[in-house]
Amino acid sequence: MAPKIFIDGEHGTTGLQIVERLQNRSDIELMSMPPEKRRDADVRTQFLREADIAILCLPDDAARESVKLAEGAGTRFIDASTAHRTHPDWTFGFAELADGQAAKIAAAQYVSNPGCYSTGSIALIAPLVACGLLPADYPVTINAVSGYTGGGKQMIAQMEDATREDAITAPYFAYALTLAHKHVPEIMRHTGITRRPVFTPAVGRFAQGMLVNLPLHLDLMTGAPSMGDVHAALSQHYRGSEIVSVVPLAESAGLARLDPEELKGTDRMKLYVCGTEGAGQVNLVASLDNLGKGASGAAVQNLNLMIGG
Ligand SMILES: NC(=O)C1=CN([C@@H]2O[C@H](COP(=O)(O)OP(=O)(O)OC[C@H]3O[C@@H](n4cnc5c(N)ncnc54)[C@H](OP(=O)(O)O)[C@@H]3O)[C@@H](O)[C@H]2O)C=CC1
Ligand SMILES: CC(=O)N[C@@H](CCC(=O)OP(=O)(O)O)C(=O)O
Repeated sequence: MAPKIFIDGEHGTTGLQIVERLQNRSDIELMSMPPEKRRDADVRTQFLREADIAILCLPDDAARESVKLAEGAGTRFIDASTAHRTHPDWTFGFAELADGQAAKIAAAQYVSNPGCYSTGSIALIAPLVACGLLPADYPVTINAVSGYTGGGKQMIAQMEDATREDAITAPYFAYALTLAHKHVPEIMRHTGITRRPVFTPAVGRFAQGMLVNLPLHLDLMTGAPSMGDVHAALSQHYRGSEIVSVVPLAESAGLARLDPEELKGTDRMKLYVCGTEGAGQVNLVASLDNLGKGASGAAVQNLNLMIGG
């Protein structure tokens, strides 16, 4: 029998994009509730308990509530929110994190989807820590820009409707100025870095896409590697992946700029190794769609692993 899938929050930004990706599939039964019932706890309880897998596309508190509402029913979960990303009982839903991670996701009852910035950050940092090139206490900085859909329905309205009292008119803005962005804990936990990274995110006036920059001083890394060594370590880690690719050094060297919308509408992620060989520095850049590999695409990738599809 086809597994029953319920998307709690199916009418929100992330939920709608998951529905789009799943609606024509015949190997699953997609459950759906009328939009006017989306905040009705009784109806949600019934759907959550009947589903084989529930995908939570809700604010953190509502996601925690959904898990409680299904208690004892055996429902498996994929949570797109921040609520469970550092919870020890939840499997981190980043299949490319390490050998064996995809198998852990496939067998898990509780899977937490990474945040969008975290996906790019962890993709760059984790393999370098694991192979020993990046010391765990390296003073990491991460600078990123996201499309405005990353802020969900509210930010979309603020960016697109100039008549709102809380409209945002800036073409680009920096935020999380207190350096306390909610993705920092999951980045630390799932990369193994021990010094809290300085993370400076920003939003641009484009809907979907993201660049995550990780600038590094090569002489502060173990053995003072070359750019080529860093590229080789990332390429080795992601060999064979159809979703995450490491751009050849020669191709990156010929680029004058990177476009955050490059992978808009896809579920892929590209990693660039930029800089000038011999100059002692490297800038690693992850390019992804915040709603693709950064959210909805990753949720579907995890679902496929969990149903063995
Ligand atoms: N947008 C992105 O790029 C990413 C988002 N995420 C995470 O995914 C989750 C969803 O985000 P996003 O889709 O952007 O958010 P949206 O605000 O676009 O959608 C959230 C949906 O959840 C519904 N909802 C809110 N509170 C409740 C509640 N108490 N009970 C039932 N339904 C509720 C909302 O209904 P209503 O319309 O009534 O408000 C809305 O349909 C969040 O945790 C977010 O942090 C993760 C990665 C990337
Ligand atoms: C542009 C923007 O506002 N982005 C969101 C993060 C989007 C994301 O990854 O979602 P999670 O909330 O699930 O972690 C933010 O910075 O809070």
